[in-house]
Amino acid sequence: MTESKENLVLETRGVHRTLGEGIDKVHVLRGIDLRLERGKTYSIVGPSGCGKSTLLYLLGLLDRPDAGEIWLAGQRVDHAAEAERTRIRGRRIGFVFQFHFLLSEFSAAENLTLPMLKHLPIDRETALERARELLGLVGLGDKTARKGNQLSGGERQRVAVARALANDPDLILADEPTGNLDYQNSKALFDQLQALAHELNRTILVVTHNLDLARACDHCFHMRDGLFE
Ligand SMILES: Nc1ncnc2c1ncn2[C@@H]1O[C@H](COP(=O)(O)OP(=O)(O)OP(=O)(O)O)[C@@H](O)[C@H]1O
Repeated sequence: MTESKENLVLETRGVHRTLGEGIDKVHVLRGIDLRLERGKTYSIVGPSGCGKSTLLYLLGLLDRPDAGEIWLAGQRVDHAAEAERTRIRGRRIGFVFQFHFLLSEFSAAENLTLPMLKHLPIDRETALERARELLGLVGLGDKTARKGNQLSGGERQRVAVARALANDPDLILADEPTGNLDYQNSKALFDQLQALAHELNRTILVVTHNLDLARACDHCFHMRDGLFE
């Protein structure tokens, strides 16, 4: 893969992570080197238990490595103070999980404006306008006022994708984003993620067991026993 330093959004160097105590102790990640470029889509596949979610947690600044370095957009983030990590997480990383975690008592648009108002210097009107625009991008322009429980599973996942884009993050991390959807909805959601990454020049890293979807990314990493093959 050709890459330049300016295009590098995320880099890890020799990342290790051990979890558990005593006889349950597992050396989960054994020296992960990863380089992700702006505007590209990446997937990680590998057998259950090989360390995919553990890595995603570290990259999402929800956990810290025992050794190694993590750099996001040129800034070393694994060593940063917790308050700074929270700020970076809210501002520069978007998450899409298997279960959408939308706030069902709020409308689709409000589910997007809440993180914007928390992390961006933006007023309510502008946030709402941006929310409607993003929901339009994922094909939900006519359902912005619907509450979470008035949307289908596929629609909720699309709101989750729009929400992940809300703060214009450098990196979007997705853990089995299509895991609870049927084939048609999975494919549609995945195609949308791909198109958005390319159109908006955003980087997406997806962990999935769906090999068809994984192979559709610009690059697919194969993980085994805490290392890339
Ligand atoms: N808190 C913990 N304490 C001890 N071991 C843990 C802990 N969390 C995870 N593990 C172990 O770490 C290993 C990696 O787990 P991880 O969830 O990263 O795997 P995964 O590749 O995402 O698996 P899956 O595809 O099933 O989601 C597994 O062997 C798991 O049992």
